[in-house]
Amino acid sequence: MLVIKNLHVSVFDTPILKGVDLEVNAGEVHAIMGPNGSGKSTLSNVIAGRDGYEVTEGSIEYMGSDVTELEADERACEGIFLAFQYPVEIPGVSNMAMLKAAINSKRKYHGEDEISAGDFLKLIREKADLVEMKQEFLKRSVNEGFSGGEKKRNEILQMAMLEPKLALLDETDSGLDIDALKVVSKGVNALRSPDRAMVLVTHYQRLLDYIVPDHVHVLANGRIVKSGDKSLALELEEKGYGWIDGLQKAG
Ligand SMILES: Nc1ncnc2c1ncn2[C@@H]1O[C@H](COP(=O)(O)OP(=O)(O)OP(=O)(O)O)[C@@H](O)[C@H]1O
Repeated sequence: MLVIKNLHVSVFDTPILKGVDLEVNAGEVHAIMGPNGSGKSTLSNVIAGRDGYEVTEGSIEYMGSDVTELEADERACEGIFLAFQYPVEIPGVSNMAMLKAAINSKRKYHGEDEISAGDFLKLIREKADLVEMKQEFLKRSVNEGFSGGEKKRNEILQMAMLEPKLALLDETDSGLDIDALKVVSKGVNALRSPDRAMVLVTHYQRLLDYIVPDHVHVLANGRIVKSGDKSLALELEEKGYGWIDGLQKAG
């Protein structure tokens, strides 16, 4: 589903990613770990096509086509979903209105009719239940006055509504208490499917107790320096990053 080859990315002419290779197949969950500032968020942002990142070398292939030149909204319509590390507030726009607009713009892109009011309500009720979100939150402005945990739940709701093929979740565990972490994990796990892949950026092994990844990668100094299965995350929790070849130099 996603094939990244020798990806080099700069921000304001500063090289951040320096030759990332990553292959993610449908049905898989990959966790990206690594020290602060190693380029994890940059990688998810650049896959989603966010502005401000310059691909200087290499390619990002998604569903068999190179998407390096596609705009972020086109990538979203093609099924790439990015949950932000710090979800934004959108005063004056209700959660429901935003989700309906997002679903309809995706449908329009694929030449489909708008979703009916009845179908939309049915869908949003079902998905809100999945993340244990109260109906009143759906009517409130997007993320306005939401607690950190509620914002994160809201992101999972957005993902559930948009049914992406490739979901990029950036530090989904930041600011979550244990109960919210479980709810979010439950939502994410419920969305695991043979035709959907997920890339999870996280610092914490704790999240991976609930969302068990198929593959774990360590990103350091702009490259993937080690890959393994879920046991790699446990090893990192125990030993930190210093023992990995190539990281001693990084300090
Ligand atoms: N828009 C930007 N402007 C300037 N520098 C940036 C920008 N985005 C990223 N960087 C730099 O790129 C490097 C990698 O940042 P990135 O956020 O991808 O790392 P990260 O691994 O996600 O870090 P953390 O674990 O701390 O969240 C950092 O040194 C950061 O300062």
